[in-house]
Amino acid sequence: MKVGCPKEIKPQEFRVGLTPDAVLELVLHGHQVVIQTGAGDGSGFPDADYVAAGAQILPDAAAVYGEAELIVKVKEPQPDELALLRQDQILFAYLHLAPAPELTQGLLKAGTTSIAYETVTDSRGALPLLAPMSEVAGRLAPQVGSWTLQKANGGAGVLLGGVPGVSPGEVLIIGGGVVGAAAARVAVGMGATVTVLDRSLTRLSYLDDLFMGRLTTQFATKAALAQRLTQADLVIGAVLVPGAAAPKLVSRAQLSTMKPGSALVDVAIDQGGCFETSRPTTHHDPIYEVDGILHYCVGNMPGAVARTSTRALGNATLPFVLALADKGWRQAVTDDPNLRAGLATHGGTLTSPPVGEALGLASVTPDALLAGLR
Ligand SMILES: NC(=O)C1=CN([C@@H]2O[C@H](COP(=O)(O)OP(=O)(O)OC[C@H]3O[C@@H](n4cnc5c(N)ncnc54)[C@H](O)[C@@H]3O)[C@@H](O)[C@H]2O)C=CC1
Ligand SMILES: CC(=O)C(=O)O
Repeated sequence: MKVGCPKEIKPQEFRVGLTPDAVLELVLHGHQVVIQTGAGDGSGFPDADYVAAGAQILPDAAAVYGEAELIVKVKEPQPDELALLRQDQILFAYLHLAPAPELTQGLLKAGTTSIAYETVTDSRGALPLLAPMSEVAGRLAPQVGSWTLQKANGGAGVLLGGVPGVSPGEVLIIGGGVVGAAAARVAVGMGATVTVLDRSLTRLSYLDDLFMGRLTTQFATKAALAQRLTQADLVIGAVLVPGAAAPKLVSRAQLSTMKPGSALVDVAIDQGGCFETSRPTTHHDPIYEVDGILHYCVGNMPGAVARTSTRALGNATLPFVLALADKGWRQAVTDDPNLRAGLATHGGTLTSPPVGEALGLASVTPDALLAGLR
């Protein structure tokens, strides 16, 4: 199969979908790989590394999309990229369709077979292609939150770690999954006072054991959240209902109950955000203020640390990329229910019921689609 990897064009996105190591694996499996010139530069992989691994370098995105049967990239297609996708092509990337009606319609119109990294599962029901980037974004969240809290950035001027004689800042993490646990690890390391809210008692129990008393866990009722919000200096939004739009957990009215100059970091912004007042921002212009509360809502946080993120993502995606290239999409998703869980669109049909529900669109399950193709 001919596998293509374009340069990412989302603002300040420096990751790349294939590493030179992944190219070599594909070539050893008998595939051809085409890479857009400069695609790996932001992650520290010059064209020469791809050539050494056996790839062919093409001059622009049109050439890569024109030649490739399987497109492997990082972020959801931007409008210019949607225009290049074809019905006979497979797209493997983050898609986050539930909050994105135009992108969803664009993929349906293109007829492309698209597979969303963020809903591919593993045998435990976890999300192995989301997890590495959640580890990164979780670790970044207290870092960007503490920067946001600095006075010069509009924040209250609170140092999360405190100093001898002055209390540390309070960090509230809503959602104790992969992002939440990684954020807790860094926030605890900074010396902050950390509370994690989650609706899963199993997860809270795990975090309680892991942190051995160095943070507080609390079941995520509306009352608990309302009370914790009044104390927090930094709130990290890290909830996920896989495939679906993020639930709005903090209303605009609740901002007035918070301390002025506090910060919200909405990591769940890629699924639409879990604060009513969240709207997507970019690394170039990451924060804005509503009712005296700072908001940081960057949807591609791991892109800021691309050298780490590209390798971490590539480690996780490679087995699935090889399966798609070796077998074709239909056999690969038939053989592997975990990859099948990522199937989002095919031939103009939406194959993600949570996205259908979020956007009010007709959908079928991937199983029903495959049964219909038999
Ligand atoms: N902005 C960015 O650059 C990035 C964003 N993300 C996003 O971060 C979000 C979290 O991802 P993960 O931690 O990997 O998910 P996860 O599935 O590991 O954890 C989500 C947690 O939220 C909890 N939860 C669900 N509904 C809740 C509610 N109403 N109240 C309290 N807790 C609730 C679940 O029990 C679970 O423990 C996702 O939207 C993901 O796409 C991930 C990576 C990068
Ligand atoms: C998860 C995701 O969308 C990202 O890492 O950009």
